[in-house]
This record gives sequence, C-alpha cells and structure tokens, in this order.
Amino acid sequence: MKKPVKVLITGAAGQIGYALAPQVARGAMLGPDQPVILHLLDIPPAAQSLEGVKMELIDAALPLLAGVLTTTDVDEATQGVEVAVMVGGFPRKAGMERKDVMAKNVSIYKSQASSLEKNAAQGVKVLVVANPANTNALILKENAPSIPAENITCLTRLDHNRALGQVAEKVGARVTEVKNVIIWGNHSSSQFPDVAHGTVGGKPIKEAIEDDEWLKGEFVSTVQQRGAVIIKMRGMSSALSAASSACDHMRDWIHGTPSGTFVSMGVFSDGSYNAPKDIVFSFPVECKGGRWSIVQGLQIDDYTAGKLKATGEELVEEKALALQCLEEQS
Ligand SMILES: NC(=O)C1=CN([C@@H]2O[C@H](COP(=O)(O)OP(=O)(O)OC[C@H]3O[C@@H](n4cnc5c(N)ncnc54)[C@H](O)[C@@H]3O)[C@@H](O)[C@H]2O)C=CC1
Ligand SMILES: O=C([O-])CC(=O)C(=O)O
Repeated sequence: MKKPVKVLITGAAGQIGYALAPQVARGAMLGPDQPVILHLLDIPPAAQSLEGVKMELIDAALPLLAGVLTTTDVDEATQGVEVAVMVGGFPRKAGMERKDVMAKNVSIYKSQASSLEKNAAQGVKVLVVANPANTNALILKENAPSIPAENITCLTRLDHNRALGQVAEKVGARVTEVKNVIIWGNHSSSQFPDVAHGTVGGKPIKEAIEDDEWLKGEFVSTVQQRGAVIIKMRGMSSALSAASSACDHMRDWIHGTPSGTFVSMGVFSDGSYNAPKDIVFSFPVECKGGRWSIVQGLQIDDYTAGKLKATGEELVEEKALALQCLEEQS
C-alpha cells in the first residue's frame, strides 16, 4: 500500500466540496491505488455541516480513505498537505459578475496563501477553484513567495470539458473522440474557447462540424455562459462538473497528459502568445513528470489574437482591482 497523500479541500462543506471529497477519496484525482487523508476546511458557521460530511465519508466505507481531518483552523488544515484544492469562498449568485465577488474572496486568498506557505509540504500543488479563480490564484502566488509560481494554478478545465462536451453533442461523437480544444484567458465570460487546433475522431473539428457560424457564435457563447446558465437552472453553481474537472486537472498535472493531447490550465503567464505577463492566464498545456508546459508554436489568426487580447486585458484589470481591494482592507 502506498503512503497516503494529504489533500486539502477548502470550502469543504459547500456544494463543490460535497461533490469533490468523495471523488478524491475514490481515486479520481490521484489514482485508484493512492490512499488519501482529506483535510477539510470551512468557516465556523459551517462546522456542523462539515462534521456531517465527515460522517458520510466514513459511512461510505471508501477503501482509499486513510483519514479525515475537519477543521475551521486554516493552519491546522494546511499542515503537511501535498495537494491543495481551494474551493472556499463566496460563490456568485444569479445576476452577479465575477468581479462582484472579488472583494470578498481576494482577502481570503491572501491569508490562506501565508498559511500554505508556512505549513504545506514542499512541492505542494495548488489548484484554485473559487472565483475569481485566475485572480485568486495570482493573489495566492503573490502572498506565498516560497511556493514556486508553477505550483499554483487555477481551474479552467471545466470550461475545457464544457467545450469538449458541446462539440461531442454537435457531431454525435463520444467525448473521448474530441481532443485539443483550448480555453484561453480568464475563467469568465471573456474567455475564448478555441477549436482551431482541435480534432474529433482524428479529423479537424472545423471539417467535422462544417458550420463556422455555429463555431464562432453559439458554441463560443454557450461555453462562456455555461456557468451562469447552470446557476440559473439549479439555483447553485456547477458543483458536479466542477468537482469532476478539478479531479481531471490534478490527475493530468500529476500523472501526465497522453502524448499529443493538450488540456487547458490557468497558469502563471510567461507572455506566451502575447498574453500579458504576471497574471494567471489559461493556456493549452501538456503535462509530464508532474510539470506542465505551455504548448508552443500554434498558429494564431487575427480573430483569435483579438480575443486573447480582450481576455488578457480583463485579467490585468481584475489584478488592479484585487490589489486595490486588498489595499483598502489593510
Ligand atoms: N473555476 C470554476 O470552474 C468554478 C468555480 N466555482 C466557484 O467555486 C467556489 C465554490 O462554489 P460552491 O461550492 O458552489 O459554493 P458554496 O457556497 O456552496 O461553498 C463555498 C464554501 O466555502 C466556505 N468558505 C467561505 N469562506 C471560507 C474561508 N475563508 N475558508 C474556508 N471556507 C470558506 C463557505 O462556508 C462554503 O461552505 C465559488 O467561488 C464558485 O464561484 C464554481 C463553479 C466552477
Ligand atoms: O459561473 C460561476 O460563477 C460558477 C463558475 O465559475 C462556473 O460554473 O464556471
């Protein structure tokens, strides 16, 4: 039996946390032979609910679950963790833009960054899910200078998976047949879902679909707006698909992407594809040996370049707003 890995889930009493904890404990994130110890963090008003989640995890008799720590103390929660999935925060409600939740969430990410830096295992891999995901990840990075920037990422895999799902539905293929779509930029409605380099059943998506109007119009807006639509339909955010995509993100990062396949991850920008530097931007990446690298050399036409510019500008604005919020709070 392998040594258990300590996995932190913040906001664990919430919607996504409730869907995510059992998936991690079933091996969907770290593999079917990797035992885990879950560190579940939430805030004091959610402490009772968190205990209920722990009871259910025990009741499920999950073979890979080697222990569950529930706590409302961030320093206890971050102790020795090798994987940190940051879901805690205030979710967007119907009618709100992600910017509206900024002030509430960036201060959480500043203080939790310091705790991770102090207490997490060396080499901790961090995935920020809570919105505004890219900017929360950036604030976390800025406030945890000893954690390498490459170890701090945000979730755009849900958008990536939504794009795979839309293409598969359109052509009537299995989702596994669809490869190499890209989500560029922000996990917001300015993101650009790009199929120019994607294939379905080995054929370019554009040729398989033969409907440029749909690809440039409805496809893009469906993926961009899917989060808001699910909130409207369920009255709550996409918990099932966010949890599943968070597992995909971590699994591929740790275990690698299949040769020739790329996925989308929000990572610290080095300026590739003219994206602004010093922000967290979603790029196409390949993963190997526990490291991600941005896929280089893709041809970008003027239309796509314009979309990348717009989402990059939004992230630069978000960063300024976040820094302003933190300054006002200090
Ligand atoms: N990146 C992505 O693809 C997606 C991101 N989200 C975001 O994920 C976040 C969580 O969403 P839900 O689970 O639906 O929300 P939720 O409200 O059900 O759960 C959030 C949990 O975080 C807890 N929390 C608040 N402050 C905290 C703190 N300082 N430390 C620890 N826990 C804290 C709350 O008590 C609550 O239990 C939201 O920000 C949402 O907008 C949601 C869907 C997709
Ligand atoms: O839109 C939201 O606030 C929730 C979210 O991030 C998503 O479902 O992509």
